[in-house]
Amino acid sequence: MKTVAVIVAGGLGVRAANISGTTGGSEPKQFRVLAGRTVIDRAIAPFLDHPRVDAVLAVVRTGWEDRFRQAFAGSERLLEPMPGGETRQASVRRGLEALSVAPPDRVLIHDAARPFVDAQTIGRVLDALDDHSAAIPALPVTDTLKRGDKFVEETVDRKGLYAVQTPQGFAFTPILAAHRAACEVDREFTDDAAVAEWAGLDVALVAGDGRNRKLTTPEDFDMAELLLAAEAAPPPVETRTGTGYDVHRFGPGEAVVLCGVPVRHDHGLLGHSDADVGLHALTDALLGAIADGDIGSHFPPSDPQWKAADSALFLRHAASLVRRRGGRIVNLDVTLICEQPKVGPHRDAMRRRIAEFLDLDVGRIAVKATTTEGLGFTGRGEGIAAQATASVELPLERSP
Ligand SMILES: Nc1ccn([C@@H]2O[C@H](COP(=O)(O)OP(=O)(O)OP(=O)(O)O)[C@@H](O)[C@H]2O)c(=O)n1
Ligand SMILES: C[C@](O)(CO)[C@H](O)COP(=O)(O)O
Repeated sequence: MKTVAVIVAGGLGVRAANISGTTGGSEPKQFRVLAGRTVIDRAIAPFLDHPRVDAVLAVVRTGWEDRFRQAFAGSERLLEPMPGGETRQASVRRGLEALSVAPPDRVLIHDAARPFVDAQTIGRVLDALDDHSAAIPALPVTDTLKRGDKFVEETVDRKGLYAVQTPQGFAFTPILAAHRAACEVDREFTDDAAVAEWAGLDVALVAGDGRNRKLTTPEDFDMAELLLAAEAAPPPVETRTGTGYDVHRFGPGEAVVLCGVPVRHDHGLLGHSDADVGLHALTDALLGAIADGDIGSHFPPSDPQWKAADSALFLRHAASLVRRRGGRIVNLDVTLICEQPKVGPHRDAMRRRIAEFLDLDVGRIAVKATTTEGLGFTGRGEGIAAQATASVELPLERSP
């Protein structure tokens, strides 16, 4: 089943010009640049990329063929452009006649002035062509409709009315025949579905897409710029802070593990896991920032599988929960509170270790230490305490 997309780009863009009554300014609207890409490039790309479209033929305003060729050099599935006609219908007809030399099974006819068409809309039209010889994307009219001139003559019942978009899909042979017949009797229509209806074809309606608007007026261009700018802007985020605190008692041993670094000492630290008090405080700080319980609820001390566990596993898990929410860690800050062992000589190794565990820049990690001047349980050398803070950025719309 061969499908070719015909992109009609032969218009002047008079209504899009800023000065009313002129032609489309220095260049037709389809060659205007929207956020770095021409309108026609945006309109063609989804067809070139679509797995069910075999080739794309552009019908370009006469005299603009070279400009088109330069812009699209190297696209294998793009056919040699055709010059357009005086009206949209004439341009479509020229495209169809060019294809009739080696006729495809189906044709998708799309306005170059609709740069926001997407693969799903193309897919819906193609799906409908499995059962129908014509199918068009359309959206139910949502505004109230009036007929009139200076004054309202009547309110039109909008029930059953649709605003119609492109791409419009057709079995090739009947739409070519319909266009030829319309040309013979000089009938002019505003879209190809109307040509098909006039020729007696049934035209199926499929869901259109609100973004797939035709750029017709200067206001349409302003709206398109705003839409693209909003999409390009980084998503809004909020910064959350969490705190963590942990204590482990000294017991027999010759070393302690602090922030992932083994440090020689005349005692070890008692605990169900490796008793890394620094990483535990950091884990709780991360869980606190995303309001997701604490280290005990994720890794219950009663569960034998965490016996002697490497605490890096707890920290990595908390970081993975941040990432799963689309968040990122801004910075981590931990203070180790003890008289002994001395932390200073190991501080940078600890920062590097935490950075490795989390794939973070070491500049975002602070490790500090303090004594309690001989006061309290840390002052008496009974254990080590750690307190930590974590800042994370979470996407605003996904924050609970
Ligand atoms: N002689 C024409 C007229 C229109 N089109 C194409 O048909 C699509 C829809 O037409 P429209 O938005 O009316 O474009 P213009 O004719 O360029 O606009 P205007 O009427 O404001 O000049 C556009 O991609 C346009 O380039 C065409 O191929 N050949
Ligand atoms: C083909 C079309 O885009 C479907 O909505 C529309 O009919 C083109 O109309 P225009 O008068 O050429 O703007």
